[in-house]
Amino acid sequence: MLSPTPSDAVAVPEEKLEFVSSCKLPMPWATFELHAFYDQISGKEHLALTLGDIGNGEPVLSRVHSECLTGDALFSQRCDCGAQLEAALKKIAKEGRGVLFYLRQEGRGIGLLNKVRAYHLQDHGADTVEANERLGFAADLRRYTICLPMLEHLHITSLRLMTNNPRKVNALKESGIEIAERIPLIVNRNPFNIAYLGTKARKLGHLIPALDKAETVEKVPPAAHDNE
Ligand SMILES: Nc1nc2c(ncn2[C@@H]2O[C@H](COP(=O)(O)OP(=O)(O)OP(=O)(O)O)[C@@H](O)[C@H]2O)c(=O)[nH]1
Ligand SMILES: [Zn+2]
Repeated sequence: MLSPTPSDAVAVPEEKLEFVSSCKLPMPWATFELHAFYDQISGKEHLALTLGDIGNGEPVLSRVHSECLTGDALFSQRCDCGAQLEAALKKIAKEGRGVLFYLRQEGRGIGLLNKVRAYHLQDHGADTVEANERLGFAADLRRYTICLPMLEHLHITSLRLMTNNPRKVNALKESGIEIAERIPLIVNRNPFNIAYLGTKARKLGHLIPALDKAETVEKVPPAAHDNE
């Protein structure tokens, strides 16, 4: 298990992940290696997709992606998740080296059914943070320490992380992981998610440049109900 440096005051929760197996996964852009892990605490399965020589000590181009079934698998335009997943995999394939962690913490950790409940509230005017709070959840319940045993298994010590979320960067740093670089991942800005992205920038601190504030009052345009 990677541990924080002695100067870090933050307590890092102990994660219990068991490596299960790995296999080749041919994708449209490259053939990745898929590594499967079982999370003994949550009972979830987490995945790491790797390409190239990632264990040689050089910082690794990486994406820590939280599950979004609606965006990743069902093409939802409410968020930017599916486009970020594809863009990250393409970037890794282009470099020929990198890792994508696919963490099964759907809906920022509240689960798929509660995310649909939150979307229902958003259809009726709440923003993404208010909806979580009305359901009795914090805005973001994710744990990035899940990555620690996977990083150790893969012999990765330093990341070039593709994200717009400074909380993710800080949480990983506080876990003792070196973040050599943050690489912005700005994709799929569309009429259905522009306000949602605005809320992420205003309330969750995401670094999403050049959002027009006037457009970013979160309301799903009526057509989104037909389209999703
Ligand atoms: N509760 C809730 N979860 C959402 C909503 N929209 C997306 N998600 C979940 O949010 C997670 C993705 O987090 P984001 O906040 O979009 O982005 P991030 O991973 O923090 O930051 P990036 O690295 O820049 O993508 C996934 O688990 C999605 O299922 C929403 O409106 N409500
Ligand atoms: Zn999403």
